Amino acid sequence: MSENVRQFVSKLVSAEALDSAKDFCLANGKSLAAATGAAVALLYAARAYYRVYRLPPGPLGLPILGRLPWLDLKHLEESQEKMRHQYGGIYSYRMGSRLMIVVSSYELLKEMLSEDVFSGRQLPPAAQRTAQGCGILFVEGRVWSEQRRVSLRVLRDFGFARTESVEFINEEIRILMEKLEQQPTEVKVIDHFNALTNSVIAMLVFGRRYANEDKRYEKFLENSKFLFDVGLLSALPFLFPYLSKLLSLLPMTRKIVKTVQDIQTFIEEEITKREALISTDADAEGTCLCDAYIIERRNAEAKGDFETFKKFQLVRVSMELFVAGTDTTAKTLEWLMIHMAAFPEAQDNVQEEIHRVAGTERQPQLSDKAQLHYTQAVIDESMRFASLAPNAISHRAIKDTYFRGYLIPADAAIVPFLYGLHRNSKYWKRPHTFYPGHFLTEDSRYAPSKMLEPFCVGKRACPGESLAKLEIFLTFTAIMQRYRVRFSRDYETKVDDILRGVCGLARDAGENRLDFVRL
Ligand code: HEM
Repeated sequence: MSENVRQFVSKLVSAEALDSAKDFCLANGKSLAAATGAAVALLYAARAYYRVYRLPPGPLGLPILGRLPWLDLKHLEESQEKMRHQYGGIYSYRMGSRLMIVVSSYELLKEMLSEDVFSGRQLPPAAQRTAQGCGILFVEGRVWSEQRRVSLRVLRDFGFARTESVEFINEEIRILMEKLEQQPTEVKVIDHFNALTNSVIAMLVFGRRYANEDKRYEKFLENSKFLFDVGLLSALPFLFPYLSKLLSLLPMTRKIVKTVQDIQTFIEEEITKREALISTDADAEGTCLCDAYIIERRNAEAKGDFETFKKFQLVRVSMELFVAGTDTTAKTLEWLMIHMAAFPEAQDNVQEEIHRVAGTERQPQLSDKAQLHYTQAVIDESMRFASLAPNAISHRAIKDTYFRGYLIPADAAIVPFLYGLHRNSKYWKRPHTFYPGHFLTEDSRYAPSKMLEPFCVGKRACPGESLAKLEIFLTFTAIMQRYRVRFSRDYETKVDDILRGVCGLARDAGENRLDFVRL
């Protein structure tokens, strides 16, 4: 104790009292330290308990593993449904060490996902290295809003409802029809749909169609698909963040990083070709995403901004449009075919309506849509029933926040549980049945439902929704006009498994083959 302090304290207490306090401390030093330690531990435990107590309700789990031993990872959506029945429209549980806040109530989803604080994203260190803070999918803040704005503009200008885009999609549909004509049985239809959706995104991003035999392009597509399908392994650093350094040494993690690099190299080469093509005039006009970025970059650089549209931003955004915009649309189309094969009465009605409105020769067009009430209801019902992105893409809480009285801790994963939204009996008359009536009025007119949200809601909602819907409508109606779809012989007995599917990042239909019978 310094002399000044001693003098000050001695004014408050007598010298004897001070000396006896000193003697007490010397005699009981160890006990005091122990008592202080216990008090700190108690406070810490009380704080931890208080935080757990303030979380949305949910089941307890094991240390480190959380609820993992109780989850059916092949059908995660079903495990989460059970918890939804028990705990309601917002609940929490630990998956590995990651706290998940699962939201499926329509009102809560709308409210929560419209807030910036719940619009972050988790990105493990290995992925951070490859993303370098660029793109849309895994970035936050100003970079995210800027890149999203430009992409949405490009998607609007070049992506949908433009006559050229519709013509391009129709040309791809014609190619698809030729393939079905040549081989109508035992069709692995997802391959055809992937080819179609990849071509559409290639046109949107690079402004060109690639030849069938282009080996570089084939490898690029294979790599993009690998990233979409890689599944649980890529989720490990997300579930066990403290192991991410160790996990980054695994051969599979290195393969993922290498695949991303290969994709980026391909895209960089394509951009360089595009740069050489586009005029340097100030009023130059582009025809694809690459052009739009190159023009934006030149304008920004003229104003001294060398960051916002740097080349790597374009590389990342292009890559993400391929990863997010191809398999998703293709798998939605595959589910539609599966549902038509599984529910032939619905298929009868769709075909009768298309033939009545567009006839049997002229391919159905967007202008027919308003009259195709039942067909639109079937497309919506198929998206509800499949719930392709059962957990959307999880968001990150940027900081500790209270939401409707619950604590949402920083870094918790916010899971928009769209499957739960789409199977809730509060919103749907027959949640577990394929029932197009969900989207029809009593006099059989199409009535969209705001509860159907396959593209999610809020600030991060899918920017590709309109393009996807355009591709789905044109492709589905063209096929239904010409072909009766049914399961190939070996798959007729496996319908339940096919419909149950497998749940990864997307909810995939089970292994299937289809026959297309010409009408
Ligand atoms: C049927 C097809 C599709 C479905 C079901 C779908 C679904 C979704 C969902 C659920 C999300 C997550 C939203 C969130 O985090 O809240 C998302 C994000 C995204 N989607 Fe789609 N999508 C589809 C097609 C497309 C297409 C065609 C494109 C591009 C042309 C695209 C580009 C993106 C991008 C870039 C994001 C990230 C948005 C962000 O983080 O701000 N998607 N999509």
